[in-house]
Amino acid sequence: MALVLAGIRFHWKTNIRDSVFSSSMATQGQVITCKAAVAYEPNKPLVIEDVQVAPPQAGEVRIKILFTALCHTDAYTWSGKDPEGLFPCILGHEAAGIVESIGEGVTEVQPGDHVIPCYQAECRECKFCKSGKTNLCGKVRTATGAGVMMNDRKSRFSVNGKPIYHFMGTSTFSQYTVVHDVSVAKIDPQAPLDKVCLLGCGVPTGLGAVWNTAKVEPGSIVAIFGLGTVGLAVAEGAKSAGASRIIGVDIDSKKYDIAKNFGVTEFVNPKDHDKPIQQVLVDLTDGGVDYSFECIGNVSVMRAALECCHKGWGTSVIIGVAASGQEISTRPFQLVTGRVWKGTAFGGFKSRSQVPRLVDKYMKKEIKIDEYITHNLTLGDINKAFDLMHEGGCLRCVLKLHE
Ligand SMILES: NC(=O)c1ccc[n+]([C@@H]2O[C@H](COP(=O)([O-])OP(=O)(O)OC[C@H]3O[C@@H](n4cnc5c(N)ncnc54)[C@H](O)[C@@H]3O)[C@@H](O)[C@H]2O)c1
Ligand SMILES: N[C@@H](CCC(=O)N[C@@H](CSCO)C(=O)NCC(=O)O)C(=O)O
Ligand SMILES: [Zn+2]
Ligand SMILES: [Zn+2]
Repeated sequence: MALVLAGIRFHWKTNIRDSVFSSSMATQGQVITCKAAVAYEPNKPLVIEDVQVAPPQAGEVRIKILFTALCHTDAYTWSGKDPEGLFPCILGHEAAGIVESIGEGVTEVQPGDHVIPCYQAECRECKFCKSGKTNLCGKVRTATGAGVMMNDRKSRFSVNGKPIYHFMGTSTFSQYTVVHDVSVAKIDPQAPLDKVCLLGCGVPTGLGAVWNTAKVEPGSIVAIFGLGTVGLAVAEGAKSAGASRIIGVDIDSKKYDIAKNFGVTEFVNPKDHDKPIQQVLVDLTDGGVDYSFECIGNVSVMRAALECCHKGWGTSVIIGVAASGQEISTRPFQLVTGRVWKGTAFGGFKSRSQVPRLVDKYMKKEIKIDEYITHNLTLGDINKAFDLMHEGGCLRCVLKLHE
């Protein structure tokens, strides 16, 4: 039940909402000082700082981030290999939280709403959004790539007066962040935020690569290169699409045990073979796979993933993010003879419209999330969490941001 008073909506049932709501009344319009992990330089440990977070301006939303996971793209930018990487910055883009306050003109969310910040915006008005051909949105992309907010091309974060860049329009390694309203998905307030934070990136990317980008049909043979969170979500998507064989390829043989739980039916370790891995797969599948997915970010593997596809129709989808300066290559004959090379961002999902539906699917137990979470730590442990990412046993580590 809800009561609207002076444009403010009160919900009786949601206690968390009420408590965040009343504390947000005290902070609205004020600078908030809170803890955040600041990346000052590539590869140097993140520093937990008291950061000042300015109030949201027109078209902006300030969010209290409750939980954030780490994605390999955070590590990629931190490593200095991202051509868009700017320092000092606050990384993080796979999170969930509660709206603390909104700027002028924001109509689709209110303080107290449970939300997932989306690095891929959806304005519903730009050429991209209206094309019906892509989930990419052009409205705020130049600002998010430059680490600033669109309104005044400035950052809302600072430490002792010195600006700190935003990252991917989300910067979720902070107890509070400011994002564009076109980058906020409002979700079911009953959904557990410590789980659905994963719907900010890795899991939708893998599922959507299969459902939206490749459009895998029942009976297809699928190869997945790299069995981290993204590759396992591809496996989950391929299983639900009715693939007949799902071949996992990874240089870490320990991945097979976990991958079986996500639908992988066969495992190949390139290290066990003298032949190029594309030839191994072509031999295993009577001429090649129907669909392959590169979930690593390695340009040699991208080539192998294309070349293991069946002549005439095989489609390969690039998901992995490769370092600055890296380029892909193959013989054009591979494409002339019918193979298709594609890529996907956020699995082709339109973020604001479709993330809430993915949350609903999770609530109905139609998609997994819990199974990808191997570790839980706090913001203060963030450097340890990055170390864990480079160990084979970690899929996703979720950080709690508030005590
Ligand atoms: N396009 C997008 O929208 C999008 C979204 C999320 C993540 N990503 C990218 O997807 C990639 C995968 O992310 P993740 O979180 O699953 O990473 P991850 O590091 O957890 O998984 C990578 C897997 O690849 C395996 N691997 C490494 N080198 C290999 C090789 N040469 N051959 C076979 N296997 C190999 C590793 O053992 C590991 O299991 C990253 O590059 C990430 O930046 C892209
Ligand atoms: N700044 C990077 C871009 C890296 C990249 O490709 N990002 C993916 C998301 S990775 C999420 O973990 C993406 O969706 N890109 C589309 C976009 O950024 O608009 C680089 O330049 O290499
Ligand atoms: Zn990511
Ligand atoms: Zn748009």
